[in-house]
Amino acid sequence: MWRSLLLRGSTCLLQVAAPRFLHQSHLPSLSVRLLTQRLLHRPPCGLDLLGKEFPVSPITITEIKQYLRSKDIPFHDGYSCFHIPSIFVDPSARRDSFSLFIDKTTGQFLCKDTLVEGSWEDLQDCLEVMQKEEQDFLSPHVLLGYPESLEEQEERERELREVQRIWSSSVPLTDLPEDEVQLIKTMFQITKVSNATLKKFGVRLFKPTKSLVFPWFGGPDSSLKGVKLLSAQSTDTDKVTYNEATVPKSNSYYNLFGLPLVGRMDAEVVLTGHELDTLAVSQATGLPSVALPRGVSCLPPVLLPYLEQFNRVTLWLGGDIRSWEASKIFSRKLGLRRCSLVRPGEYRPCPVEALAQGKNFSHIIKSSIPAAHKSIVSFKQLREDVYGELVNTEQVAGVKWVRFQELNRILKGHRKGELTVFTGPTGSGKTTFISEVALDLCMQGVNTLWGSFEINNVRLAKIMLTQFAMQRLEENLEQYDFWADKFEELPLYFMTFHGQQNIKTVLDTMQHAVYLYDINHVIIDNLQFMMGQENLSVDKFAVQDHIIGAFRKFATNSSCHVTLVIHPRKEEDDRDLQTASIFGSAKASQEADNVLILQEKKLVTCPGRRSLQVTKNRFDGDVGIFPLDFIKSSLTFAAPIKGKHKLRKVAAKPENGEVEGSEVAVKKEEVKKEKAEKVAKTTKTPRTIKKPATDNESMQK
Ligand SMILES: Nc1ncnc2c1ncn2[C@@H]1O[C@H](COP(=O)(O)OP(=O)(O)OP(=O)(O)O)[C@@H](O)[C@H]1O
Repeated sequence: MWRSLLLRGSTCLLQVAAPRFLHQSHLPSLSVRLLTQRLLHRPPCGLDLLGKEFPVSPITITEIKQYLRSKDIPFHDGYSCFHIPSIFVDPSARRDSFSLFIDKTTGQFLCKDTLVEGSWEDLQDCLEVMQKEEQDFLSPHVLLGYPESLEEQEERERELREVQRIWSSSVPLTDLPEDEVQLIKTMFQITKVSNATLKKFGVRLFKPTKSLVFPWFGGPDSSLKGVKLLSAQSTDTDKVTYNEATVPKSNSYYNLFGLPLVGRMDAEVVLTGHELDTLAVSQATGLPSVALPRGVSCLPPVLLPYLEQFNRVTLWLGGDIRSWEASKIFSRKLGLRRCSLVRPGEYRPCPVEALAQGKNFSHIIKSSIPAAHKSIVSFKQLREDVYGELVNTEQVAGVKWVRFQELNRILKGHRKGELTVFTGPTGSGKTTFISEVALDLCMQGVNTLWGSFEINNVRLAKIMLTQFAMQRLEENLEQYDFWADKFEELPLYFMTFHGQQNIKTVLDTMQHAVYLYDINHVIIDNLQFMMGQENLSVDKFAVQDHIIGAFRKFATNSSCHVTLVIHPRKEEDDRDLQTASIFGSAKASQEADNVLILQEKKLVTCPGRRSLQVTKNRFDGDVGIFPLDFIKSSLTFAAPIKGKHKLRKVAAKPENGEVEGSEVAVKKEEVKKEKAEKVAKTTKTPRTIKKPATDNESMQK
């Protein structure tokens, strides 16, 4: 089998925006593609094709080591990467003898001297060519870059001009009159951050929007690659909320803010989730500190080589549970043994707040907890975790849905590391419903990966875009670009599988996506597409149990929520589905943390009406059921509009014991209300009467 042309593993993933396999810190991007090799031996090939025909086989540490040894290449075994001498620099001119980094998980490489990068296969190609032609090094110019489309080129140039424009029209804070500086500091609640610190990090003010400007300097020439603009708004509670914007856009913004100030010999760093936190840490401790470009939402692996030099990394990502969870996840990527984590708490807020409150930074950093945990712990080690959960119950309950208040009421939120099993009768709207449920979370920053094996990604994305825009875009094509641009910003990825798949391939791809994109939620639609390739001489339900078990393990080990769509085992038209309708055995139902069933009652009066039933909720035990109306134009679900449908239901025959006494009372009340409304209309006093929600309003939910 010929090797993949693209980054291995990425072959099965597709992002909403065109995926970039290249490091963004150097524009224009270089990709290593050996022209000769590619043209002579390999047909051009698309992402989908690779994804389908060549299952992912992730590279292992042993394979990388064996290969390097077989080529007599010396290497250092680093934390997240192997370090080898750069093959793109003349050995006599090498500044650093081991400046090429190979990611241990993906095999992706980066030469810090030339900023050339590419996949593990690219590197192997380069080494083969060097050996064959008996060369000491290769010139980066023998490599071929991905050709940019005219549009991409224009976009890149436009962004560069924008970066320059913002930077040159902003002023160093220290050039402003002191009273103005104080005003700005008060606005951003950074009065304790000194002018010297702001100057050291090159922070400026963009006057037109009163935004702080954080520069991104990178590359061998330390040139300006981008900017982040931060604006502040104070709220009623005297708290300040920040809004940020980056150029280039956030999914191409790979700045470790503070990196240019790190010395080559520095062995310790404090990693923060925000530029202001890095200012605070640097000022209070004098330690090197860098901030992640997108806060706690992700740690892109392309940044790992820049953190390899540190023997000790203290992760102080913020003051809430989300930061704490992120620090545990990121420390796995960074190598547990060098990481220690600042646990958020009353005495340990985020660094900028700690500075404002005059906290003792060296004490906080010294008391950070080693990330490498032991298999056996005592309550002494757990007590702070337990306390943290007790005082932050809302955060512990997870991310709340904006569109599904009833789900919040029953499930309390969407939590990492859980397994949700979702079922419903064939064609009842499972995909449509779960798509909106996942979209809601994704819109709140939950990094989401879709594995849709039944319907293709274009159709799925169309459903999601319609739900996102809450309207039929076919009838408003002029709005397509507006919504598509916004949609593209979502942290949303799709696996390119279609049809029957091997469970191992799917799990490998999921693992890879968690590493690359810090995925928090994977949706698998549906499990039946993994059953086909398993040994069917074994009992079918045993296979199903095995697959559910594998996803369970993945969810726990990767701290990633998995939603698994399963077709019911048996369907009887006249009866609601139950947990037992899904599973092969009781063991499997134990694996799920949540079990959701989309119940379909065929009501003549409300044909699209469904009910969502939660039959299991491991987090706090609450179960329940609530009705949902389907809004066809936007493919969304909403709580039924009170009055309208319920009134109709009174007229309709009651379903098997469905009408409870209390509902009848509500209905009577509603009939009264409607009568009152009619009276009000005739007497022209509409303001005193509450108008019933219109369809449009209900769509806004
Ligand atoms: N509540 C509803 N009322 C009427 N039509 C619906 C409803 N929900 C979804 N639909 C429509 O029904 C069709 C099938 O929906 P969907 O694919 O989501 O069902 P499914 O349960 O996932 O199907 P399958 O069992 O084949 O996996 C779609 O055209 C969708 O727009």
